[in-house]
Amino acid sequence: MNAIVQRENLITLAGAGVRSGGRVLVEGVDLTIARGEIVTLIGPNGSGKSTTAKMVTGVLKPSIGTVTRKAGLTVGYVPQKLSIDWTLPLTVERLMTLTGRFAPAEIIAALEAVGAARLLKAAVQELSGGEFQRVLFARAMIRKPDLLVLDEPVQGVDFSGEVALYQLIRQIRDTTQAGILMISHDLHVVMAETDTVICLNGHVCCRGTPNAVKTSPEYLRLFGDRAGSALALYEHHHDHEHHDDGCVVGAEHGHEHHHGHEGHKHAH
Ligand SMILES: Nc1ncnc2c1ncn2[C@@H]1O[C@H](COP(=O)(O)OP(=O)(O)OP(=O)(O)O)[C@@H](O)[C@H]1O
Repeated sequence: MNAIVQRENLITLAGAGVRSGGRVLVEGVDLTIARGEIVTLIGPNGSGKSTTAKMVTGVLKPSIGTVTRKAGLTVGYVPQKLSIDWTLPLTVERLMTLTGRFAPAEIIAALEAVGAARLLKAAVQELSGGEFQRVLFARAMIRKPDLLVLDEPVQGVDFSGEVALYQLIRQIRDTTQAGILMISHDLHVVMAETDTVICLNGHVCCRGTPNAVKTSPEYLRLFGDRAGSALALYEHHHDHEHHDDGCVVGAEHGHEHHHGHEGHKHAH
C-alpha cells in the first residue's frame, strides 16, 4: 500500500509556441500538469504567460509543438478581468448562474468551499478584491473541473489577503485534487503554495521547485533587485523556517505541509 502512485497527467505541452502576425509570442514551452499539482508561470509583462495559459485552456492552438490533453479534460478558468457591465446591479447569486444552471444548494456549496457563503446576496460591485476573487474561484469550481487555470489570482488584493488566497488555492487543490495552473508576475508569496515554477521570458528561462528557481541565475537576471525584495518580504513575514521543499522545519508530523493561519505571523 506504500507504493508511490504516479499521479495522472492532465495536460502536456511539448515544445509548444504561438506565432502571430509574423511574431513569436512564446516558444519552446514544455510543461506537464498532473492531478493535484500546482504549477505557476512567472515572468515579466509580455513574457508569454497568458499565451501559454491560453494554449492550456485550448483558446489558442499552438503553431509550433504540441498540446496533449487527457481525454475528456474539463478546464475551469478564472480570468484576469471579467467583462461585466458594472453599471447594472448584479448579486453574487446571479453571477454564479450567468454561465450555467445550478441548483441553489450547489451554488451555496461552491461558495462555502471558498469561505464566501455569506456573500450569496451581496452586490458584486461592492465586494472587496479578495472577496471577488473567491467568488470567481467558486464560479470556476462549481463545474468540478479537472484543471483550474488562474490568471493573476491575487490582483487588487493586499498582502494578507494574498496569503489567504494562496492558502485557499492550496486547499482547493487538496480537497478536489484538481490540477492548478497559476499565472503570477513574480515569485513573491506564490512560492509557498506551488509545486513547480516555470519562469518565462518568451521561452522557458528556468523551472523547478520555488526554492530552486529563486536562486537560479536566470531568475535573478530576469527580476534583478525585485527578486531579492520579494524574497525578503516572503521570509520576513514568516515565524518559522521551511525545508527546501517548502515544508515547515520541525513540524510535528515531519514533512507535513503547514500553512494554516495559526502557523503564520503576517503583518497587516
Ligand atoms: N492576440 C495577439 N496578437 C499579437 N500579439 C499578441 C497577442 N496577444 C499577446 N500578444 C503579444 O504576445 C506577447 C506575450 O503576451 P502575453 O499576454 O502572453 O504576456 P504575459 O506574460 O501574459 O504579459 P502580462 O504580464 O502583461 O499579462 C506580448 O508581446 C504581447 O504583446
